[in-house]
Amino acid sequence: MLGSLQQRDNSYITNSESPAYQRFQELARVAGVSRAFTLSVKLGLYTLLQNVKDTEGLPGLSSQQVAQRLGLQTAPGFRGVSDWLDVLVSLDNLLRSGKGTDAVYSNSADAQRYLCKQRPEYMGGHAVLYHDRTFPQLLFMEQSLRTGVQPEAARSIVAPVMDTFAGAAGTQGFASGGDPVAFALGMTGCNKPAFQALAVQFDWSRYKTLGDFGGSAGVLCCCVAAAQPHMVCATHDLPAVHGAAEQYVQQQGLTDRVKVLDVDFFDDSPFPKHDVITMGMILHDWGLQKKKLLLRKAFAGLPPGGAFIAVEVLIDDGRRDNLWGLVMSLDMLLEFEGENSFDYSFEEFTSWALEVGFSSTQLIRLTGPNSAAVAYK
Ligand SMILES: C[S@@+](CC[C@H](N)C(=O)[O-])C[C@H]1O[C@@H](n2cnc3c(N)ncnc32)[C@H](O)[C@@H]1O
Repeated sequence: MLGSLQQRDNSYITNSESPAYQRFQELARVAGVSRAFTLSVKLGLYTLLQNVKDTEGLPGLSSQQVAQRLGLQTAPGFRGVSDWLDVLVSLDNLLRSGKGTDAVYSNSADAQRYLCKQRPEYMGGHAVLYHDRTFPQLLFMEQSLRTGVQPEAARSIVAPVMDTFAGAAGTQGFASGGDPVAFALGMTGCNKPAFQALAVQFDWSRYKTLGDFGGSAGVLCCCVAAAQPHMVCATHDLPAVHGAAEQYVQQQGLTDRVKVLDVDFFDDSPFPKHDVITMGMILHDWGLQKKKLLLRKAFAGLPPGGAFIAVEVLIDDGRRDNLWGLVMSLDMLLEFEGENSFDYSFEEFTSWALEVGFSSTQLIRLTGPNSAAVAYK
């Protein structure tokens, strides 16, 4: 489960060789590792290191230089910044040559590829979202589980997600935790590989038009349009993310086949008609009644034979294997305060889809823990 975090050399463990002992220790400590990583992305460490050279002209910077450039503590004898950088070395995010004050840090190939802003494969927005929104919310897990709602204190440090979606919090001084564009970037980093897989694994040959609802920056539509040249797509979201979507679609060179449309999917108007309607990480945002409402609206917006596709971190039907789906469900409970949001299994999806009138369903495994639940009309 946490294999990538396991020490390569366990010989220092003298009091127990038990795998369970080590696993419990890892589980207790993993938040610190995650925090060190997400902070490194948020502060732009990898972006800083991508082109710089130290005083000797070698690629990389000393810990003192990193501290100066990122506005961290530079007092002589302060070890914190070196410790933080060495955590990132142990995670293979950074390379280090030399030791102590002579150490020089540079990006690993993976960090250079995925964690530098402006790189086409940048996926760090997700880590920033986790740093700014999810971590603070997780502090209140106990209260949320006791009372069923997030305490008032949580709202003072993280903008309510509804404000983020509507764009209101962006003007209230919250950092990226309340900025709809930052949120869209975070979602882009999170789900693009799953959308790319959907774009080739689903049989699009029978269809001509796609509408993605809650499409954020338009990533799903762009993935499908790029892989399926016959498809004409429209990404629908609230007006607050319109600009981010226009920009993304333009960057991908797909403005001729991906339209950006404003919609409130909970208002009284029916969904615009499409052969295929998709929702990426949307149904899990809401409680059961709203999930079913969205399924009903999607059903009404499809022709006979049309398909509705939910891309999610679906929980396995037995609710014991897909750890990330189960954790995501808790994240949603905290994030969508008051909505009773939850992630769900394919079995549950099928029962709701058949209830609203769909005739059959299909499960498509995508990348990592992500799947697509398909319902055919
Ligand atoms: C969890 S994000 C998913 C984004 C994207 N589908 C993805 O998977 O990367 C939820 C999206 O739903 C949008 N959204 C929330 N409420 C909405 C509403 N009432 N109408 C339309 N979009 C909405 C948000 O703006 C946000 O982009």
